[in-house]
Amino acid sequence: MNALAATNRNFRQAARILGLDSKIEKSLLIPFREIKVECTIPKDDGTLVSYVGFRVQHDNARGPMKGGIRYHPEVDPDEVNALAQLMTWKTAVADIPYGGAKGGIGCNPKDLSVSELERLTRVFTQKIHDLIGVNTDVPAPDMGTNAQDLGGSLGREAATGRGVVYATEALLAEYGKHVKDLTFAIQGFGNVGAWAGKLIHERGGKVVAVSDITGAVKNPNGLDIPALLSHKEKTGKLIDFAGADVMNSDELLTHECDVLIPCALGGVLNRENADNVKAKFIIEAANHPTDPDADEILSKKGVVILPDIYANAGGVTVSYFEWVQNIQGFMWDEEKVNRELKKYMTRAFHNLKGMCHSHNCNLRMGAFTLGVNRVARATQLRGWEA
Ligand SMILES: NC(=O)C1=CN([C@@H]2O[C@H](COP(=O)(O)OP(=O)(O)OC[C@H]3O[C@@H](n4cnc5c(N)ncnc54)[C@H](O)[C@@H]3O)[C@@H](O)[C@H]2O)C=CC1
Ligand SMILES: O=C(O)CCC(=O)C(=O)O
Repeated sequence: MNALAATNRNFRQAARILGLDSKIEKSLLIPFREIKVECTIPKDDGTLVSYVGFRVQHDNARGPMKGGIRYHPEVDPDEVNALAQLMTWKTAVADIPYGGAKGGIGCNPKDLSVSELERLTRVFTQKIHDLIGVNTDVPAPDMGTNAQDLGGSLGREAATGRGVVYATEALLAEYGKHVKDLTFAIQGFGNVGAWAGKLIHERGGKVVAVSDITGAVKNPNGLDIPALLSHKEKTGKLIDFAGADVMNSDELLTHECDVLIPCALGGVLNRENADNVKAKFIIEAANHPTDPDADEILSKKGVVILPDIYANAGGVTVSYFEWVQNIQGFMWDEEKVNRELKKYMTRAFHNLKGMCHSHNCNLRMGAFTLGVNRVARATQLRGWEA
């Protein structure tokens, strides 16, 4: 099942649990607007190359649409659509005054020079310029993009990983557990994975395995994450790190650990590997890492899954703080950003748990019902006039 079919399925299940009116259900499923543009740029050697860029604006009932722009060779319209819808529920779960959107360009940023990337970002922005803006649709970084492409507030770079750790702490507290006593495996060591790993390491948690596109490394006594980060900075790779053994990347997700944190692509947990997962907790730092087959298998095994639309909401929450600071012309220090982020993540966790209790459902449906209910209510209050 592709990401869109899976996301629609979760949405429909939440709509059923909430007893949502069928007309509202239908209107929430259809995206507000889908944009597809051709982006042609001259490469550094003068030859022309063309890419396809997408921006899907899913819903604006609760405020301007918000979501990242992804540069990845596998970007496809259905996936961007699913990710835009997930943003609508995510901003509602975080209770920030936004709707949802997502964008992507089907390219491999590693094959492009900094100036080629700049040209591509400028062409894409120019093509969608009239349809985005501070009160309509506010882009941000995602996979393959960073502050160089899209800018940010103090604390924004670390925000998703930091939010993942606050979310993990809130979940573990329910089970009387602490980061410092547990082992972690992290798939993806880019913005989100590296920050999550660093903050877990600072709290005394043992990160026993890490992977990225270049390979995977493990150490049962815990990897020295700051040293691994500087090794990666110097060599561009995880492997050949003195404090670790190399492992097969495919085994990362089924590696022995207490907590698994996928921080890379969607759909990585599926019927092929779900039964072999050893972790007791999965924190969905990536968007849509668990497909519906895996969801079912893992829940039968008693694995607790903290869903993406809550677990990785720290990034968009700090993007909201950034928007607020820009509007007010008043910059916060990083300590305030982090303190407010923790407040939002903790409050969202308790709201989500409240929905699980009210509707006797798991954490994913707790998050979906929380988000969908807030958006449906805003839709009803606003009415259907443009
Ligand atoms: N950057 C942000 O603020 C947010 C990101 N996310 C999600 O988190 C995930 C990661 O995003 P970023 O860290 O921003 O991207 P990034 O581009 O900074 O890092 C992605 C990482 O995944 C690795 N990777 C790619 N393919 C892989 C594979 N097949 N096996 C293992 N590792 C692989 C890359 O090598 C890289 O280390 C995505 O799903 C994104 O949508 C979610 C919320 C906000
Ligand atoms: O910071 C943002 O506006 C968007 C973050 C994002 O794309 C995501 O949460 O998946």
